[in-house]
Amino acid sequence: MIKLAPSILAADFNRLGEQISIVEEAGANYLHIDVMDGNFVPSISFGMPVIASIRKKSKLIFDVHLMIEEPIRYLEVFKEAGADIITVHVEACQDLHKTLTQIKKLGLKAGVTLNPETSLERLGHVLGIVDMVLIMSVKPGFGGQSFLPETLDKIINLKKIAVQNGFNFDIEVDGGITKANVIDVLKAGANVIVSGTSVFGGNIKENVTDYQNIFAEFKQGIS
Ligand SMILES: O=C(CO)[C@@H](O)[C@H](O)COP(=O)(O)O
Repeated sequence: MIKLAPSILAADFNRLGEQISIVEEAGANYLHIDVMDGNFVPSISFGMPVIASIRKKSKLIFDVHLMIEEPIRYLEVFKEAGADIITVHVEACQDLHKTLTQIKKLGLKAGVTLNPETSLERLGHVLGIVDMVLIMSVKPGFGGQSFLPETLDKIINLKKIAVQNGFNFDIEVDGGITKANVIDVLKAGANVIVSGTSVFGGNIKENVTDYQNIFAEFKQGIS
């Protein structure tokens, strides 16, 4: 199944609860939640209290992308706040295998991600244990950037590795995705689409519906 994960980084924080209800009712599958520490990435977003607060309001799967150094220190508190999936950066973990194992021991889905300039080879030793691989299609830290086209080859290569080895992790892609370029991302092999600006900018309900229609047409084309 192809899933849409609206990124709340692009939401209007003054109306956050209301906008989450709109994406949920319109048929979004996940809620993508970007946590930034001002250290691993230059910006600071929000943390556990915000997640705990929106958890009370939403039944969506909370897909928490930790752009923080040594996330192993915070896994339990993000679980308590309401995370369902926790994704960590290969560049931010001293012991990536241990960090991912710890996420799974907590009963959560474990995701791993890498910056656009980082090679897939860095993930070789963990691809057999993860539930999701997140391919960053912009430099992490800010919403509203343009999609990096060289990312498409990375998705294609990752999909090949998955098929050749019988891995069944999800392939999520995040950054600069629009209704115009999402088909290329799907064709490359992604099945979880993160979008901030192109969901929360303009008519949110219509944007979610448009994405779900594009996904349905794409699936019809390949079935
Ligand atoms: O993690 C990030 C940025 O670091 C992304 O989740 C962005 O928030 C995606 O936003 P758009 O590029 O769709 O505006």
